[in-house]
Amino acid sequence: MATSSTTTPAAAAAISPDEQARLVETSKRLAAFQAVKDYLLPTYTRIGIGSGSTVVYVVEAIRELGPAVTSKMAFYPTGAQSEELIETAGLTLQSINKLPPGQMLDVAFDGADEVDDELNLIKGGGACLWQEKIVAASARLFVCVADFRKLSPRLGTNWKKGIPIEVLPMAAPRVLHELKLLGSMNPLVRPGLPGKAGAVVTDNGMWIIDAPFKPLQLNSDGIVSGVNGVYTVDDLAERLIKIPGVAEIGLFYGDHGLQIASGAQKPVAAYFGMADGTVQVAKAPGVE
Ligand SMILES: O=C[C@H](O)[C@H](O)[C@H](O)COP(=O)(O)O
Repeated sequence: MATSSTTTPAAAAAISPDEQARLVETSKRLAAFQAVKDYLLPTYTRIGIGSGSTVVYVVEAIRELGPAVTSKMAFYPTGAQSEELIETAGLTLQSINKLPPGQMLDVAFDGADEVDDELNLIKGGGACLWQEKIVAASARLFVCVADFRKLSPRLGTNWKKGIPIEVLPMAAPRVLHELKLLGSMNPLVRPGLPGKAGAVVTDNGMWIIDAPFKPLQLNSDGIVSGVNGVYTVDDLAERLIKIPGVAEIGLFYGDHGLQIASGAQKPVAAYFGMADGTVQVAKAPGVE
């Protein structure tokens, strides 16, 4: 992938936790504002809005464009959180099930838990991934917005909690069993927040299993996937999605949404707010 700027997370290493938290928030905001500036054209009318803490800044950046720009736009959420964000910002809420068949969103913005060298993503750290994938795949342009912690050469390097997998609750025990057979190291149903008994329940009434695997390799790494629990992203994704009881997986892989492709899951561009106050942009091959 093509990138600009060269800052690493090391710059953030020697500061207090409070300063680190502030730095991360500043980085997310920088990335969000730059992504909106670059990818939200005033002529666009249908915009996808993802989930998570970074997307909050995307909505802030959009709101700051003012009604002269945004009043002609409709915003398509990926779940309860983004629905509320859109409404609170005074933007027009629409639903992806109202998108006429054969038509697409102009652009969708969303965060990620980890982004690799080929713009494969791990998503679902906040239990949103299924509706996010539908919205991303419905957009001519899918743009990822993140901070420097998410930038990683291979998925599973920084994000150690595992690949989030949305499952039908009654199927969870057998999905856990199949994940172990595939080599996942201690996959677990994600527990609810402290004080809440039972599992996390998604916007779709499902549970999330977090399935740690060894760092995932790129197709171009040339490994034989599946040996000793080491997989390529595409191979593992295709094995996971086939497990009965799995509704959707938090790996966004395969094609980039290059303007005409429908069903693409990978972004055309990923914006990373860096620790030094710059924004690093990684683009899919062929994207200017
Ligand atoms: O489940 C949550 C979504 O996939 C988020 O987009 C992802 O976890 C990134 O969230 P954040 O921007 O809060 O790091």
